[in-house]
Amino acid sequence: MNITVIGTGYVGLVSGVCYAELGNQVICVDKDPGKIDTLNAGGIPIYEPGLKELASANRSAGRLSFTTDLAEAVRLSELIILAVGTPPLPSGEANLAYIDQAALEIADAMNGYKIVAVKSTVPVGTNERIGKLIRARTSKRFDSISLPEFLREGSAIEDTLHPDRIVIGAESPSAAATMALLHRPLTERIVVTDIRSAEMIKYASNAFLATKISFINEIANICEKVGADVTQVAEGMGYDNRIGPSFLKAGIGYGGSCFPKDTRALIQIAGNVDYEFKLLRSVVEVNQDQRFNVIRKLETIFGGELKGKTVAIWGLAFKPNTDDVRDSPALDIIQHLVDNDVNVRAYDPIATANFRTLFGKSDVVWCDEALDTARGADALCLLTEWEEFSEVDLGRLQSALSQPILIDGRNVFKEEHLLGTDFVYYSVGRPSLSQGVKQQVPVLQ
Ligand SMILES: NC(=O)c1ccc[n+]([C@@H]2O[C@H](COP(=O)([O-])OP(=O)(O)OC[C@H]3O[C@@H](n4cnc5c(N)ncnc54)[C@H](O)[C@@H]3O)[C@@H](O)[C@H]2O)c1
Ligand SMILES: O=c1ccn([C@@H]2O[C@H](COP(=O)(O)OP(=O)(O)O[C@H]3O[C@H](CO)[C@@H](O)[C@H](O)[C@H]3O)[C@@H](O)[C@H]2O)c(=O)[nH]1
Repeated sequence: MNITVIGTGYVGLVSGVCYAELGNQVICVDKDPGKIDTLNAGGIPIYEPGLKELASANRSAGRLSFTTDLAEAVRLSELIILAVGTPPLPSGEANLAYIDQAALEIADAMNGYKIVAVKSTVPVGTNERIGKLIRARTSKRFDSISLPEFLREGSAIEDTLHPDRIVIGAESPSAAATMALLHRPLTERIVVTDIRSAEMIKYASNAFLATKISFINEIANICEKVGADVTQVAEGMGYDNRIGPSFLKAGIGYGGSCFPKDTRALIQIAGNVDYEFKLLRSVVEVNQDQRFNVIRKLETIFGGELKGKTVAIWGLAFKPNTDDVRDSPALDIIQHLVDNDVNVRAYDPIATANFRTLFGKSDVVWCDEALDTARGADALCLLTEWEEFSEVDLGRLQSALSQPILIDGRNVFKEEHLLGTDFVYYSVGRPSLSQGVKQQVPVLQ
């Protein structure tokens, strides 16, 4: 099939490359000439494991190309997939300006029947609106498809080539059948719904996963007070098939370009039809507060006064295996430290450049290496569970720090790692780990 994908962010690029991998002829379009130049030079503007190799193989095979010429790409394709951004407006609502613009450009380029599929996460009713926009500008026939995307950054290729399900929202049975055929090599589990339900499935899925995270984070906070271990609690809960083990990792809360944006957008979608989504409001509130547990733990250790201390930060990306820092909890944590005159030394294996751009000018010392970051610091806070952090020699880490204080925001370390060290170790929702590790919170007797 000849496919145009509009937008070369995570979704556009990964899905474009994967459709090409399935043997389709794919043109990826972006209005940003810098991105297209990078892609045409064999580079990849984002960090995503395996993407560069897969893109390069499909380009060499002649199945994948990159251009800024949306009109020409649309003319050559039967299926047009929108994968442009839908960032939040100050109200929390999704900004549909990129979607609208792309829809108008598609309309102006139409030269025959097309399927117009929307992979971007868009509020219920958006596909219908796009349809109206296009119809107002062209008499050429087309069918609208809602094609929500469920990939995760860091495992995007695996998620795309082996999805749990494909959701196709359609009015036209023949367009739905074409889309089912396209995705059949990926999975047998293809759910065909009406368009509005497909749009809602995306928001509901993200909101539910975010709810699981805030739920386990609150359980963790209670575990800290009652002396239970949230990792054991999550394991015990997760074996129940009705609950499942995933998304029960307590930590510093969810970040990234999707959960924070999509939970707020769904609250707005509900609000627009006079429904107050109380549960989701709490999920967002719990998540926003959870990141500050790191600060509260530092304050407990230093008797409330952080001014003048030096704090090392490990991890700036919102999760490992990505250089994406959008809505990363590290942004708020570091901002709070800087605002309180704490000297911050920060390191991330690959996300530092993006973080610096988003964070702006500040006195943070950006480091190139994990152990060096800890040198002379009064405490170390681990904010992203990059594998290299779990492999660090804790003896050398202890020597590098001026005080052996470790706040593990992602529960990376286990009891056996810490035995024989002098670390004052605070994690999330776990009581004292061993005699070698100093007590993090009083355990009720
Ligand atoms: N990032 C994820 O992991 C993920 C996963 C599932 C769904 N989504 C959703 O997919 C959508 C895209 O997310 P993303 O993170 O890939 O976006 P992004 O913001 O990283 O990239 C969007 C790209 O679209 C391009 N663009 C915008 N308007 C254009 C136009 N008219 N013509 C050509 N190019 C145009 C921009 O230049 C940009 O490169 C969002 O709605 C998001 O919520 C994202
Ligand atoms: O048990 C968990 C799982 C995740 N997280 C955090 O949740 C955030 C999001 O993680 P993840 O879902 O793995 O990454 P994303 O790439 O943001 O993917 C989510 O958002 C995408 C965009 O909508 C969807 O396509 C995916 O299905 C959905 O998982 C990160 O900050 C994680 O640290 C936790 O704190 N605990």
